[in-house]
Amino acid sequence: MKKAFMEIFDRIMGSIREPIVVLDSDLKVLKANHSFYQTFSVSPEQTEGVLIYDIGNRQWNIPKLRELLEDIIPQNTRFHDFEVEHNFETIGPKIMHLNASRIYRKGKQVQLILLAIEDVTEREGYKRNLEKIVENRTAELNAAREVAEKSKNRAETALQQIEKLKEQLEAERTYLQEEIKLEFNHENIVGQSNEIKYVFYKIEQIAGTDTNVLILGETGTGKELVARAIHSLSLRKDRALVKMNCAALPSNLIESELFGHERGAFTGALCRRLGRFEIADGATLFLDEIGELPLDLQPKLLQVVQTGEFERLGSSETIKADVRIIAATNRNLEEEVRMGRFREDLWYRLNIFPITMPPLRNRPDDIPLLVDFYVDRISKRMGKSIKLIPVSVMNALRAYHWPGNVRELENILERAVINSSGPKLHLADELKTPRKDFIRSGKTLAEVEREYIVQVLEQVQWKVSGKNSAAEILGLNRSTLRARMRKLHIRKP
Ligand SMILES: Nc1ncnc2c1ncn2[C@@H]1O[C@H](COP(=O)(O)OP(=O)(O)OP(=O)(O)O)[C@@H](O)[C@H]1O
Repeated sequence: MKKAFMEIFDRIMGSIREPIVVLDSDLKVLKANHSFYQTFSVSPEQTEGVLIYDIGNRQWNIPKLRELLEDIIPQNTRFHDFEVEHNFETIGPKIMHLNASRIYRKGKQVQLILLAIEDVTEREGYKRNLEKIVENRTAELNAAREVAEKSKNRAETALQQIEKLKEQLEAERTYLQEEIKLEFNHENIVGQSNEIKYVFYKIEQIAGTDTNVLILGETGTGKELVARAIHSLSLRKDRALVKMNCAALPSNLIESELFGHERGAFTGALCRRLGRFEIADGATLFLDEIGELPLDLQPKLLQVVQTGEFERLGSSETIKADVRIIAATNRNLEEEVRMGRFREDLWYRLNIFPITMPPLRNRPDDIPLLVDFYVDRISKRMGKSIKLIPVSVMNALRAYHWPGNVRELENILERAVINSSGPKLHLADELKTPRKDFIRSGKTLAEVEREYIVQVLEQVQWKVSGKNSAAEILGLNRSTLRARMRKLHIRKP
């Protein structure tokens, strides 16, 4: 019976395609099947009666197998799919799924362990290979996505920069068109007196640098002309000289003109608008009548002068602009600082390189040159031919004290050309020299200026602007005259 049973048992074992070993309670091999011997290249002699770990020259001394047989199986009757990976000396690396079961022999205290071994090396290898491929592809995809994301960001930044540049160019173009409307002439500065030669020298000294310049001098002495000369001799000459007259607008409008505004920043701000600082990025900003800049705006200007940074109205985003500032004023800024009307720190920042324009009365030798230059230009424009400037006319022009300086000379010559029907220049105005007592009156410049403006206003029945107005006689533009009237407390009685 026993023999017959063993034969049947052997046959069953032999017919199973998976390698199988039967172990006794000491973990020695009782039986193994053909598939086991074949798969693991061992013979029955090397296997039967041998401790499983010692099979094939201790090739089966595998820590994971020990774990299964010594820790897991004593606690469980069976355990399936216990994965063991091992590099066999004879057959190389194998991945095995072990299915172990404990078998009791009825009535006796003997127990057997049946160990079925599934060789999953190929399948697992394939699966792992696939997993590796998926992993690699995922990594490649992530890397590609990152690159795409980066180039998308780069493209977006480039686009933003292009947009910004476009906006700046458009604002600059609009600004230039306004400038063209002003029919600004770019003629040279006329003069050969030592005073004007010194101005030329200073222009040449500073033009090529990025230093801020402060141009001082009475009205009409050519401060703007000098600002334009500095800009056109500088490295920034290919861009526009952007101009802002600080006396021309009320405080809140100056702020938005200088720094720009966002849409909806204030009532009437229907769209975003770039300020003069942004338009002048990389160029020069000419701040005319800087002495009129309201006190509340001076800290903001100081901030840009110091850091090149500012914010548009209605925005907290800081904008950086590389702007060279040329400021001009006909006020005595030092006096304004003393009176608390101009910030000292701003004055220091602007006053790094001052250029003072000499008044025309201090350089009478330039008058004949200027007269020739303007008579020629005005008569050409009017289609007249004026060949002769009588000595008496020239003497009168040289003797006059020119409170409105070159601008006044220009206006007087224009009226003279209109007034002249032949080749001889006839003055239309009577050039009154100031009374001596007036000079010795001990009055301040502001008082004299006030009296003169009031006198002219009375003469034209308080007509501030337009034809035959005080602005025309004084050679000032109307906003400058209005600003000056405000400053000097001049009101129509
Ligand atoms: N040296 C000069 N040669 C030729 N033209 C001059 C000279 N100086 C001034 N002018 C002319 O006089 C006019 C006034 O000059 P400009 O506007 O530069 O003076 P300003 O000092 O800036 O005046 P304001 O203080 O009123 O702004 C302009 O038409 C300018 O062309």
